[in-house]
Amino acid sequence: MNTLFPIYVKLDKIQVLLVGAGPIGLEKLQAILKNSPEANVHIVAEKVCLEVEILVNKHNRTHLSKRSFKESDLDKVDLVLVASNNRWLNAHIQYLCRTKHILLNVADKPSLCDFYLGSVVQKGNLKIGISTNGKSPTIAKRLKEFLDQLIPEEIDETLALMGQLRDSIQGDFHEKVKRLNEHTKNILENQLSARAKSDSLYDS
Ligand SMILES: C[C@@]1(CC(=O)O)C2=NC(=C\c3[nH]c(c(CCC(=O)O)c3CC(=O)O)Cc3[nH]c(c(CC(=O)O)c3CCC(=O)O)/C=C3\N/C(=C\2)[C@@H](CCC(=O)O)[C@]3(C)CC(=O)O)/[C@H]1CCC(=O)O
Ligand SMILES: NC(=O)c1ccc[n+]([C@@H]2O[C@H](COP(=O)([O-])OP(=O)(O)OC[C@H]3O[C@@H](n4cnc5c(N)ncnc54)[C@H](O)[C@@H]3O)[C@@H](O)[C@H]2O)c1
Repeated sequence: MNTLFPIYVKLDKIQVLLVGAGPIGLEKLQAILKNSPEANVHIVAEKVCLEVEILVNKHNRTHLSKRSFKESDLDKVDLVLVASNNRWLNAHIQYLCRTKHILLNVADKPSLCDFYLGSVVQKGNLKIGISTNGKSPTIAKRLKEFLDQLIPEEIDETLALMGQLRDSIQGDFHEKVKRLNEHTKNILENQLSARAKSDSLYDS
């Protein structure tokens, strides 16, 4: 059983610290900014790869300190990601975060993590996070690719229309929920079968 609790966090409202800016630090920064371009991210690293510098220059709410980590980097920080090659540093930051009640992810080190990053399927407003409970990130990636192919792009239009419909329905909450449920009963089946039809036309 996977007992992890999934949440979707507003990174523009909190402060993130990323320690390490090698290839794995870059992957974490890309994951953050792809989902949340307005995220507030402070990156601290002794050595910084060029791609990280480029990303930082493109996002005005990210900034970079090219130096060693120090304890005060955790001041006013809500969430920490570590992508360092230094076991002592990883353990030290874990100790500090635990003491300060700050949530921590150490890339590829499940035993040091309070939370894991998920694999993410995104279609406009729809976002699906996938976790394999740390058993197989590769399967998470494959599932992401599968769902990305399966779910039609039109789902975003549907979400926009449903948003309008939701605002326009009068009545009490239970009545609203009932009408929204009736309206959406067959919506995915319809979109998937329309998609299957157009795929088979395309194939033949
Ligand atoms: C989802 C994703 C998000 C992200 O990182 O952005 C992610 N890993 C991704 C890819 C990936 N990572 C690794 C491979 C190589 C093949 C393989 O090992 O399978 C691939 C596949 C590839 O790159 O093709 C190596 C690896 N990863 C971990 C370990 C340590 C261990 O398992 O003990 C090792 C071995 C390191 C070593 O050998 O030294 C651990 C974690 N990786 C997690 C997340 C967390 C669990 C998520 C879950 O529950 O599924 C967790 C626990 C902690 C964390 O890092 O948050 C991202 C999907 C990318 C996408 O969506 O395209
Ligand atoms: N590269 C991979 O393919 C890969 C795959 C799986 C796991 N990992 C693991 O992920 C971690 C990071 O990998 P990487 O390839 O990005 O490593 P890397 O050596 O390229 O980068 C490490 C980063 O940590 C920074 N750092 C180290 N000590 C620091 C300190 N005291 N203060 C501030 N910054 C400090 C370095 O300056 C650098 O920016 C390693 O533990 C590695 O074993 C890497």
